Amino acid sequence: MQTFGTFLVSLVAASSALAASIPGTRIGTPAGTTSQRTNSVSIPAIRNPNFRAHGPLAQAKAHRKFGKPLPADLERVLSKIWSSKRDSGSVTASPRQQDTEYLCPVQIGSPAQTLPLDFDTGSSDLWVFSTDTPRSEVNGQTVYDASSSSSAKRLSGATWKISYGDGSSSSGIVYLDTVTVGGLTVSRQAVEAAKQVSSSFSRDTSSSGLLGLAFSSINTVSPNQQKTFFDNAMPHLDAPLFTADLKHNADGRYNFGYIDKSAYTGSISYTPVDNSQGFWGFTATVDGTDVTGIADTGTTLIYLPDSIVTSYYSQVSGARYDSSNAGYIFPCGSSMPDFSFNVGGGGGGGGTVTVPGSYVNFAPTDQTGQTCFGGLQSDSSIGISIFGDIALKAAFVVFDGGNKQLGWAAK
Ligand SMILES: O=C(c1ccc(-c2ccco2)nc1O)N(Cc1ccccn1)C1CC1
Repeated sequence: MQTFGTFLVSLVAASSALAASIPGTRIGTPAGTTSQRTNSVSIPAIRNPNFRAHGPLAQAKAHRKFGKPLPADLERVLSKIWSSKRDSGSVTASPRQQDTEYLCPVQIGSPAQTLPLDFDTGSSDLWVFSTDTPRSEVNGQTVYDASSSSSAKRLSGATWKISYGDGSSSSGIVYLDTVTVGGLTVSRQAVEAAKQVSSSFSRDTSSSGLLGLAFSSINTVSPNQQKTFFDNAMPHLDAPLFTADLKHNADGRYNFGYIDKSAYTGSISYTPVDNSQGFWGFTATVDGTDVTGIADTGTTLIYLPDSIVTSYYSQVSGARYDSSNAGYIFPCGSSMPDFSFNVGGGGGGGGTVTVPGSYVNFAPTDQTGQTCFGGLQSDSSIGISIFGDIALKAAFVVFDGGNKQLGWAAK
């Protein structure tokens, strides 16, 4: 963190260094220059084209020059200049195929190439379909072409490979390039170009890749692990956080660096994050039972322990576990109970997130529309509880990387 004193010193040093770099400007007596009068020289005084006039800074410089303390109001003005960072970003998250995934436009390279990416708080690789992806695996997706970006630099020798819990996978090579999300720019961001994608990615024609927002500790680039977009941006943000405001069948929004007070109701309940597995891990309480899981925008459904799931569906007549669908199904006409969980329970009672029953009626199992598949399923085959989009779209969620906490609010 630069103190004001060092700032002034660096300002003076810079201006003299700068003067030295402007052609025709010299510091000190130029060697070998003589004139008619003995021992006199003429020095050009070049205006510094990069100097930005700034009243308070000029005031401070004068006070410093004569060793005078800065008046309180001047101190306040200057500390504000130096304490407030200036970056933030805001991007629309558009739902695809009945909220199965949410895609956000991301600018990569110079000139900018805009790709729709799936923002995934459950993984930490920014990977894209690219001109390196076999034509047979590209099915209408917009691809990244590093060769037409003047700011792209191949990260020599680097490779990546990731496999997701749903059985999908991708792998490839790495470039560093400029990436902008909602007006927030990171230069030299690792952009992982796919040389192979599995069939479920090839079939998903609307998504050009993923932008990982979990912790950089699980980024798969080798031999030198790379940072996520958020990790690279965090030091420049007004606040070290991003928020997810996903919606049912409507555009939502990711904001970086600030909390939009108009986006939620009531107060935000915070709970500590356990990032030991690289995820946004937290503990919620469901019907008095503590559940430790992760907040994962990249997973569509909610996956919780059997006991909670069976208890929920016991309220719905005709609901049952169906092995051919590998999940709980029920008559589509059922009116589903709301599903609530408490966050930040502690002494203050924390806050309750209520997932409307209509969100749990996720989708028909077939064209007949007779039976429907539940948005709440068992985590027994996964090994980790996941609060996916069905839960996240019922709340305004603060992913606070600076304080390693998750904030949940109603909306
Ligand atoms: O898909 C993943 C997932 C994401 C990232 C990684 C990974 C490996 C190496 C770096 O990241 N591995 C995953 O498996 N889900 C969600 C999920 C959904 C369904 C079943 C299992 N899991 C991780 C967040 C929990």
